[in-house]
Amino acid sequence: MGCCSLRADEVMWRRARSWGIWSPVFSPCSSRGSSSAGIISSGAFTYSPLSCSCFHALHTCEAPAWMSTADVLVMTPWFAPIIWDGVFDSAILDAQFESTTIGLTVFAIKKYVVFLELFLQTAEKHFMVGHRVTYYVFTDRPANVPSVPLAEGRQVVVLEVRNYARWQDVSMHRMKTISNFSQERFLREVDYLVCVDVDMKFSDHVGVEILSPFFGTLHPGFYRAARNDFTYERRPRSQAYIPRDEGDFYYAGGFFGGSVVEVLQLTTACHQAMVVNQANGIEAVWHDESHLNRYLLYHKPTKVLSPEYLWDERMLQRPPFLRRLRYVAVPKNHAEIRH
Ligand SMILES: CC(=O)N[C@H]1[C@@H](OP(=O)(O)OP(=O)(O)OC[C@H]2O[C@@H](n3ccc(=O)[nH]c3=O)[C@H](O)[C@@H]2O)O[C@H](CO)[C@H](O)[C@@H]1O
Ligand SMILES: [Mn+2]
Repeated sequence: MGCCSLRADEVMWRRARSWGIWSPVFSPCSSRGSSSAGIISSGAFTYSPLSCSCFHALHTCEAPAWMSTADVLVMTPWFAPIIWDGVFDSAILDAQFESTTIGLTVFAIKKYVVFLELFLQTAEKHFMVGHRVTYYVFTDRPANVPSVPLAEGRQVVVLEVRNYARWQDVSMHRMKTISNFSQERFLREVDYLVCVDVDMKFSDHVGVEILSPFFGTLHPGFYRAARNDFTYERRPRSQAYIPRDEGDFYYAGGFFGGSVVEVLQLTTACHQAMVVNQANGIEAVWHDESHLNRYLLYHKPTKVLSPEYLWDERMLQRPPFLRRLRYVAVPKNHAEIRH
């Protein structure tokens, strides 16, 4: 790798030793064509490890021992922070968000109620500890919602909703339900909404560092992938369509959020797009996740969560730079649980 002129499409991020935090630097080194070797590649933007020899004057070459092979992207090209372990100080943030109330929406329809107990128990251990939290549990089986001991300032609100025969419809209708309830009560009751899958458990700290007007999470299966390999909806007649030459990241359907107003706009737009698709007899390849990805492309998030916040230990090998696994998939038998 030789030194060359600075390229705006090759942004590198290094730990600035003197500040003890992650800072962005532009790399004067080119490593074109290595998008899949980089820690994160996002289409036009390629991020990859760089040669230290180019950086002796900046004192930023030395990667911490835990990042022996590579660095990670800590800011998007539109200057939204990407949240990894080490980029935030919980003590400062906890004080800033002291009077904040957070709503956590989760759907447990039909057999998925079995996930609720572990979900709630682990959320009590790791999710927004010390803050005011309302769990909004949407279910068609209210009698099956387990009673889990809650810390002070936290409550479970059970909201009865209808089910659908197909799991895809259950998943997609979450957008409509969150939109409706945002208008009806979330706007009045909480400051932020965090919207997640239920077939998961919290296994490490998930705190106010995730809060921002509008945030999405890098899908753990695609954070290293080239844009062309993202599983966006590729059919132009679908409302979730993303052309091949567009796209920043591939975001996961199972973890997004923001202020109630932003989540209301997102969920309303995604639901409307799904209604149009249905009228046209087309269903996006990854359902609500496809629509979420399109929305996030044209409404850039103000914060992006790293795959620390959404991981699947059975599907993926954990890379060394992933120091914490904060919210992880609970193994499930798809055929059994969805029918
Ligand atoms: C971790 C992650 O990014 N997951 C996304 C992924 O699917 P997954 O394979 O993780 O989908 P899934 O089976 O978890 O279904 C999504 C969610 O819908 C709810 N549910 C589903 C079926 C049911 O019978 N009862 C029920 O309550 C439940 O909250 C579940 O977590 O892609 C889906 C669309 O294809 C959604 O975008 C998911 O958010
Ligand atoms: Mn899931």
